[in-house]
Amino acid sequence: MIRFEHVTKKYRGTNKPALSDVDFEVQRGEFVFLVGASGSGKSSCLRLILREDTPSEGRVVVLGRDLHTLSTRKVPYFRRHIGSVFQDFRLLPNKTVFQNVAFTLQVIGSSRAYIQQAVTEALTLVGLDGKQKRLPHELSGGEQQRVAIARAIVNRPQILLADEPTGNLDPATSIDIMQLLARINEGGTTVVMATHEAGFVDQMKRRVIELQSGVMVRDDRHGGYGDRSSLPTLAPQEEKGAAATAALTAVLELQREIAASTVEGVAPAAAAAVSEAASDAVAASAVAAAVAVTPELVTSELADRETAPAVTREPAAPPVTRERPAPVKAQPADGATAEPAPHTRPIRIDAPAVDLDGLDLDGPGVADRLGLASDDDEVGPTS
Ligand SMILES: Nc1ncnc2c1ncn2[C@@H]1O[C@H](COP(=O)(O)OP(=O)(O)OP(=O)(O)O)[C@@H](O)[C@H]1O
Repeated sequence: MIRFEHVTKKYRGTNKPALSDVDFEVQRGEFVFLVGASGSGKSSCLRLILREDTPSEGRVVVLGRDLHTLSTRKVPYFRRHIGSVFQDFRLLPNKTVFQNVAFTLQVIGSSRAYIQQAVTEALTLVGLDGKQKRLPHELSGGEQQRVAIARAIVNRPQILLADEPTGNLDPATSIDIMQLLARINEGGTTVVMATHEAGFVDQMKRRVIELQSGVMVRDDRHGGYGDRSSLPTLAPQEEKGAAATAALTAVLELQREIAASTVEGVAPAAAAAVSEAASDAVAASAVAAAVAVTPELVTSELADRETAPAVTREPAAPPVTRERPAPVKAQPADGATAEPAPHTRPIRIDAPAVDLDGLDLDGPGVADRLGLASDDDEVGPTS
């Protein structure tokens, strides 16, 4: 799904490469931590995956596509399959929670009915029911990050990149966010997360790729953070996010598209949204990570015969390897009766991949605190 082949990245005007001969492969459905000291090259890796940059040497292959040969014109289509979350949230300050999440779908020309349902479901997934009309400044940091995550996943990307997503949050809120990312991963999304949060890395026992001065020094399938001597300790905290965590049991699958609403080019609403956002520097950075314009990601161009899913022209198609129940018909939103009803499929979470039980912590086990201990829930659509 993601392959770095002897990647070296040297930024212009620098002597020392930010990445040196980095070589690894991430399979579909993995949760991978990228760890390392500040300046070790974590963000550079994520930027290469997102094709914000290209390697100086070597190849980066994502979803079966050699990103070096991906034309600039096709980059936005490619990025539709990758959601991004950042430390600083990058929300549009003058747009409501709903509008922030809807923005991506507007830009790709989704129908109103689809946007209404997909955004509602994404916000339910991240535990923000009832806060759709809030502006970002009316939310806590953790809530803002949840909005950013909802925005990143609303188009159901195959890969979620998270660059220090808990960097601005207190430990308890960070746990909520980690729990959310773990659940998204359990739904089949490949997650690559750059972090300094040694506590999470140690507890979650996921794959760890460690960089030191641009060199990959470790690739541990069930690793911990490694040398933590220079890091602040993550002490067990009083749980603050139980309510939000409980809300997350309503795990819903986000629709990808409805075929009838598929348009070529930017929809009028999207054009207006882009225009408005263009005047806003924050909008520019928010948009950059999110979207493409038309659904023309062609199968032959993206199909990695070994690791990638078949990617169809129809953005409505879910990743083929995810096990899903049959679609359930949903009613269009008010005022959108002319548009076909979007299809909603429940996510099946039947294999908790995070084994956090048995940790030597006071109080409830971390798996319980994260809501990951039980073999829970297959939840249907909200509407
Ligand atoms: N655009 C750029 N131009 C020049 N040098 C850069 C650029 N971006 C990053 N670097 C350098 O590349 C190296 C790796 O940076 P990178 O941001 O990837 O590290 P990082 O591990 O993500 O750090 P942090 O944890 O602080 O975010 C650093 O030495 C940095 O100064």
